[in-house]
Amino acid sequence: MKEVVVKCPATVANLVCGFDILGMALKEPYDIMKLKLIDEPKVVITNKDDYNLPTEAEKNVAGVVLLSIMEKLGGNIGFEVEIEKQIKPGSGLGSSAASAAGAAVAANLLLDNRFTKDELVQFAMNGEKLASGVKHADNITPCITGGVTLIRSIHPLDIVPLNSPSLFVTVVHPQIEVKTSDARQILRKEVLLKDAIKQWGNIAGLVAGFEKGDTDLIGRSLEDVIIEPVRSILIPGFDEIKTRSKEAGALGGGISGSGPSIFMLSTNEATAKSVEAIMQEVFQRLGIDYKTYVTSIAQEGVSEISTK
Ligand SMILES: Nc1ncnc2c1ncn2[C@@H]1O[C@H](COP(=O)(O)OP(=O)(O)OP(=O)(O)O)[C@@H](O)[C@H]1O
Ligand SMILES: N[C@@H](CCO)C(=O)O
Repeated sequence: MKEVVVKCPATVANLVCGFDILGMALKEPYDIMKLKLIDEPKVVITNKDDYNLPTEAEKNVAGVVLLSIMEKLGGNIGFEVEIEKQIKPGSGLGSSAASAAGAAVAANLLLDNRFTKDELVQFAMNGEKLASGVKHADNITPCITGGVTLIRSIHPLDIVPLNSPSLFVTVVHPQIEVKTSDARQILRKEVLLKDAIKQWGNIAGLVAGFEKGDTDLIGRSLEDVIIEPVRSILIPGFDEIKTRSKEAGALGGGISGSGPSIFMLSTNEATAKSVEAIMQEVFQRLGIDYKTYVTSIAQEGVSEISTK
């Protein structure tokens, strides 16, 4: 096999209370990537969309991931990469992770699956370091494995796949860019013990809720007393959307990744669509362009579309 095309899903990191440790994959939107193995030690990137992302390997997350794989392997191998993005960079929907994870998984397919899932996560985290300044795996891991995942630790890497009940996910992506690196810089570096107690109660509740399939417990645990109060000020309409979505029957939700996208979980499609209507109404009123998705949790991560 010399060429592979893969589909790379969007992801929701943090899942409200689990900053840097929880994430889930979505069925929509997704990027498409084509990778070709070449016998020269270089990475050639072509963009097939209008986002104008850098084509220098060292400045594109896919390139950085592939360079780290080449460094590990040595020898005369390289890659030609085509990236077709649906997931807008700076959306909070794991755009950078889709390229990083997609590059790692596609390269592994071209290299006869010589790396483990954990090794792919390690390679892909180099891409997140470029995009956000920090290695974190809460987008990368669900993007590679699908489903809902807990990253108990990245040093050493300890990934815990969680059960995911069939829930509907409504997402609104206001068309403003919030860079993860900026959204991390505004966070306070210290946390009050009383807030930490609330937060770890919620994280434990959320994990237990997923494992037991207890949707009420999931809803009660979707609360973030540390990150959301700081970041939500960057997102117009956030409080109104959250309050009205819950009144309409959503379990709860919050900022997707570092924002500006907002996600809400619902147990049925009718509620998920009512939530979408609320999101549309709010952003229309605010005069801000937006895109909405009514989707669900993807059980599959980066997946092969075709090989040659
Ligand atoms: N292949 C790529 N895909 C997406 N972004 C890239 C890529 N290569 C470089 N970048 C840069 O990474 C930044 C986008 O990453 P960032 O983490 O800020 O957004 P995101 O991945 O949509 O958000 P989040 O991680 O919160 O879901 C932009 O500055 C963009 O130029
Ligand atoms: N956990 C990361 C996800 C965004 O990439 C953050 O919230 O900064």
